[in-house]
Amino acid sequence: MLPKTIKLNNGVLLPTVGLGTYKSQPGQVEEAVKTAIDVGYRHIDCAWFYGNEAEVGKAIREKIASGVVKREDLFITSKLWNNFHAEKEVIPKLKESLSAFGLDYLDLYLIHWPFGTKVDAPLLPTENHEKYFSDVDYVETWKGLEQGVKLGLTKSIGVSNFNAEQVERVLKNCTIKPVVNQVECNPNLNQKKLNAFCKERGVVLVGYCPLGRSEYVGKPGFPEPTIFDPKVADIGKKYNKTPAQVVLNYLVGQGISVIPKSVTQSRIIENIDIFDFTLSEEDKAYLDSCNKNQRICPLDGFKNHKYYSFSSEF
Ligand SMILES: NC(=O)C1=CN([C@@H]2O[C@H](COP(=O)(O)OP(=O)(O)OC[C@H]3O[C@@H](n4cnc5c(N)ncnc54)[C@H](OP(=O)(O)O)[C@@H]3O)[C@@H](O)[C@H]2O)C=CC1
Ligand SMILES: O=C1CO[C@H](CO)[C@@H](O)[C@@H]1O
Repeated sequence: MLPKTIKLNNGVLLPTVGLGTYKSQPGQVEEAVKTAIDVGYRHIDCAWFYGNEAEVGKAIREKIASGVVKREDLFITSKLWNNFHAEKEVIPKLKESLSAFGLDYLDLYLIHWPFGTKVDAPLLPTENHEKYFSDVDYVETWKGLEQGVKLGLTKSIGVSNFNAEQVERVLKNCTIKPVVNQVECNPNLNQKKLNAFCKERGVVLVGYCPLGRSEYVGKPGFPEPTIFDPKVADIGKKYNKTPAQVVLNYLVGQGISVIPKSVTQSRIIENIDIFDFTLSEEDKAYLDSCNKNQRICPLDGFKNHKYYSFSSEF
């Protein structure tokens, strides 16, 4: 049976399935988070960049106030955006997220991307990217995150969108180890090599876009989400499961935590109901064969940045 929690290198338990919140609109995300908590989610993935931390926090606080959960049973993640990589920016931005949530501490704070931009740059430039680059070293940013742990503002810290070499560099230059590396992960980009590399070093992979960002179906330039592959639907029928459940089970079976986003009640329920079946070796082999190393989030406008992560193999 698949594990419902994964032990991090500091002994903290990470609930394997979390709720993603990117593009969950302020008017919808509150209800989505409440539903998720009601049906058993204990891990919510957020970010300052998503602009909805206040609504997520409101839902969390209501569920705590009404006695459905205790704060200590929840695992709340947020992330530091690229404009704020200078060490002095980290604690103020972490405090800003806490204040938006209305919480005293986070469970996990991540460096969202390894590369930084100038503090006054557009959050996600659409052109002339290079004029906005900053060369702040993510090892400096990491020191700011370590301070966050020391001040009790977050229980754990980690990275996101880091390649193997960048993870190794943080490990060699830290006093507090990263517990996770959150990266894009789905059958089109199964991250087997990065997962093995991180596992050997006690760093857990958290997979984002686990459903291949299904709203991108048919969008030119983006990989076709595997959940629309008729063969995956056939695999699902054997276990009485949906394609999304098959894909999430496949990833969790590799020791990966998954954070599918949904604001739809039935899908929120569906996406956590993945623990009661085991895929056959043949079915896993089919899913392995779907790997194309295609990215939904290459952020290739940053490819000339000194700390761009996706130029190496993994
Ligand atoms: N660290 C990083 O840089 C990044 C982190 N993330 C995090 O990862 C999370 C997940 O990634 P995301 O990009 O949202 O993509 P996902 O792969 O989670 O796909 C989300 C889409 O799938 C739909 N969906 C949800 N459940 C199902 C289902 N069972 N069947 C069919 N469709 C479904 C959702 O629709 P609906 O909501 O309408 O139900 C939504 O359109 C983000 O929300 C964010 O928290 C994402 C990207 C980058
Ligand atoms: O978290 C995120 C959500 O997706 C965006 C791209 O579409 C990413 O840039 C960002 O890191």
